Amino acid sequence: MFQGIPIIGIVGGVGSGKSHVAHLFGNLGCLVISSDKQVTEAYALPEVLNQIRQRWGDEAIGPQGLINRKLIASKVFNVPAERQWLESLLHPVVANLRDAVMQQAAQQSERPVAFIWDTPLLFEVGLADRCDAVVFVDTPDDVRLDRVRRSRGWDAGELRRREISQWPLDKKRRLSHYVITNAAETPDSCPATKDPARPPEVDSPVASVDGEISGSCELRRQVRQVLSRIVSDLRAN
Ligand SMILES: CC(C)(COP(=O)(O)OP(=O)(O)OC[C@H]1O[C@@H](n2cnc3c(N)ncnc32)[C@H](O)[C@@H]1O)[C@@H](O)C(=O)NCCC(=O)NCCS
Ligand SMILES: Nc1ncnc2c1ncn2[C@@H]1O[C@H](COP(=O)(O)OP(=O)(O)OP(=O)(O)O)[C@@H](O)[C@H]1O
Repeated sequence: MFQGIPIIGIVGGVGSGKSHVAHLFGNLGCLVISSDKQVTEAYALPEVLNQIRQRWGDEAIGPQGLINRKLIASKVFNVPAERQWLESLLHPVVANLRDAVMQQAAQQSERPVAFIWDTPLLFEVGLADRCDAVVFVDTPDDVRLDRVRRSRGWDAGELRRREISQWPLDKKRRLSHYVITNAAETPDSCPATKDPARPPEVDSPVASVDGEISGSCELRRQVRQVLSRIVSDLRAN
């Protein structure tokens, strides 16, 4: 909890659809905090850019002061010591940004239903302990590869290099409290019923709702059900 607001962590494989699922939680009145986006914010800070330049030279920073993501990815996903150095530079900055966003949201008159931490390294960096619930987004390997091929132009090697820098998926799944299946290959095509700002009450308790796969309406149903369950469990305790 952060000032009485639940924290829900989203984990899963690279390209599993964590951000997509997080967005659906956002439609239900939650506030999504994306670590990948906050990393991008950190890269706008001169002190961060200076350190990057000192370590990897001018070619790591483009003419407009934007980092060269491809070059940095090739360094950090091939040499663990380079990755650890970058993480030790960025993660404290991201932690401050995250806390500032939560602090501000908690002071608003309309407080979020929950904070959604869309944080790929949630377990690896010890943030799962701060979550009231962790949700694993389960997506078959071939679907994930297909998605990152299409959306980011990655090949299987790029996906694999990132994955071996993370905890194994079966371990993350085992340590999570809920599983949401996001295997559909279709884009969001749910009929235009607006999600309510608050999650509906759910009568039957379901600890895991994986299994059924029938497009994005099914995905929304799972998200709504998981959120209702988390909120009602926290109220009961
Ligand atoms: C290396 C960088 C420049 C590559 O940028 P790129 O645009 O190619 O990827 P992007 O940032 O969108 O990340 C995509 C995915 O890669 C994986 N990934 C990113 N960083 C890491 C990491 N340090 N360890 C393992 N996987 C990672 C995650 O699954 C992430 O969702 C960038 O990922 C980065 O700065 N990473 C270090 C910061 C970090 O640890 N980020 C993870 C979230 S806190
Ligand atoms: N159910 C779905 N149907 C179709 N496309 C999807 C679905 N879920 C995710 N995608 C697409 O797959 C791509 C990867 O999804 P997303 O960025 O949410 O994954 P991620 O798990 O957050 O990735 P990363 O680990 O890199 O942060 C995106 O282009 C997204 O729009």
